[in-house]
Amino acid sequence: MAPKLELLPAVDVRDGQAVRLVHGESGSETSYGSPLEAALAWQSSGAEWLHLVDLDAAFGTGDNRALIRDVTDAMDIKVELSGGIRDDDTLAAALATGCTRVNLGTAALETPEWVAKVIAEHGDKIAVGLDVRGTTLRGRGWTRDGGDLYETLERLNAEGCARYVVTDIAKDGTLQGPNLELLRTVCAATDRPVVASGGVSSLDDLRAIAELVPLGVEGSIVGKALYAKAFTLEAALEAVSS
Ligand SMILES: O=C(O)c1ccccc1N[C@@H]1O[C@H](COP(=O)(O)O)[C@@H](O)[C@H]1O
Repeated sequence: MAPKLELLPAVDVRDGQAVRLVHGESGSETSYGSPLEAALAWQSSGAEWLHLVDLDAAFGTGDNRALIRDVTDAMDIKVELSGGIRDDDTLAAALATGCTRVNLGTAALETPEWVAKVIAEHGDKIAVGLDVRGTTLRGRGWTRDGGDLYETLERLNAEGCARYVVTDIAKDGTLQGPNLELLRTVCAATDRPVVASGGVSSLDDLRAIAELVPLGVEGSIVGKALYAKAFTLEAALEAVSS
């Protein structure tokens, strides 16, 4: 039996609230209330992972560090933490939450030597978020170009990066379906597991991503669709369970 697709319900935090953005654009927020309540709800619904993002840290508009800590403390499940993890201090603070792994975005584009160092030090506790428009990577809250996806992927593969979280920014927060072709081409360019992000709108979308497990897709982040109640997390977990 093919291994199941992992699902990572998302809690993105901006100004103390759980929010969803459209295309990751600052100012496009829809608020969904308490991040802790959202995370506890996903955990109660059977999630094995939580994808937790400090959007203020990613945008450079402050941080939600204390709240992020409260959420990670309350979780019995695995937590993938991202947003603003760009140097030794922010990485130490992120890892000190007890999260299972962190995603590095901007740092992989702007400080590749540091990223190579922390990959060597921390192994699979480090994933790199490849946030792309077309095949151009974006950093600093997805506001700045950061180089070519496939050149960066080749470099990170050589440095031993354990895992990639691939977001199609054009799809993110739109409920327009995932970019399956992007996932296929990234999987063809690496032997590391890939977590899909962006665009999931239906259980059929999740089933389509699950078809890519044999190619190297390990999981899928689910955000807007859950908050918009397009389906329940229980139904999503059932849909990808075999
Ligand atoms: O998740 C989002 O919607 C998002 C939107 C805009 C910027 C970042 C976003 N999320 C995640 O944040 C990290 C990148 O943060 P940094 O560049 O390392 O500070 C990455 O995992 C994004 O997917």
